[in-house]
Amino acid sequence: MSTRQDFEPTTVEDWKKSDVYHNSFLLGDDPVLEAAIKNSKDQGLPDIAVSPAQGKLLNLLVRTTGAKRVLEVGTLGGYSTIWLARAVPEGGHVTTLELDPHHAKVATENLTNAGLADKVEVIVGPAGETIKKLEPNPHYDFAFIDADKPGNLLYFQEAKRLVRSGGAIIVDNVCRNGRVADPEYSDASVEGVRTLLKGIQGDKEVEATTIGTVGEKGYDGFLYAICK
Ligand SMILES: C[S@@+](CC[C@H](N)C(=O)[O-])C[C@H]1O[C@@H](n2cnc3c(N)ncnc32)[C@H](O)[C@@H]1O
Ligand SMILES: [Mg+2]
Repeated sequence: MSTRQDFEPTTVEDWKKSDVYHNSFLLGDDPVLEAAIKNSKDQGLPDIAVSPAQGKLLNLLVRTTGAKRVLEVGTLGGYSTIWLARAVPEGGHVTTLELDPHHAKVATENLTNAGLADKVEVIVGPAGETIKKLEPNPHYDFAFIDADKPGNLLYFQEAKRLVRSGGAIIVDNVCRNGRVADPEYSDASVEGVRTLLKGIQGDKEVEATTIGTVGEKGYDGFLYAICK
């Protein structure tokens, strides 16, 4: 056994091994989620879902906050949706918004296979429009924003309208390999995160922080906000 002290994981492969190691103790086999990943891949969806460890963190946060009604922006194949829907209690509900009808179809298949179709409504269309049609009564308790990044601030502002006081809003992919903090770098997704951060700065209706994450999906981060 190596006792080297100078090991510094530097590649996503190193961090993938780290995730696999931790997951081997804490997550276990999950044929339903594995089937969702396979079905999504087989039907041509991109590999951009949250990682298993991140999905479980979302699940634990929903349970910790006692959330019954959850909003998701950006469904893809429903991988994160399954983690969220598993966390809501009997009578709870997840509303998830997705632009692409093919993604929504695959997500519906995966949710049905997971036995969760009754708990989840997949709404197809541009979230900038569909989110505005959602009503805050009954309120949502928890929102997870993970769609197109230029829409981040709009989705966040709408989520604030829908989520109750004391509820939580999480935004995925807010570090983007550190590029968000690199003044030399710009693209539409990075600018979407910067606009979100500027929008939250000085917003007295929320308290928020960013937690950087590293794992099999690389270097990124979650923004976690509580609605006052
Ligand atoms: C990163 S993926 C979501 C991953 C999913 N939350 C998971 O972790 O399993 C982003 C999704 O947002 C969708 N999307 C992109 N632009 C959108 C928009 N304007 N409105 C709604 N969904 C959008 C994409 O089609 C894609 O399915
Ligand atoms: Mg994401």
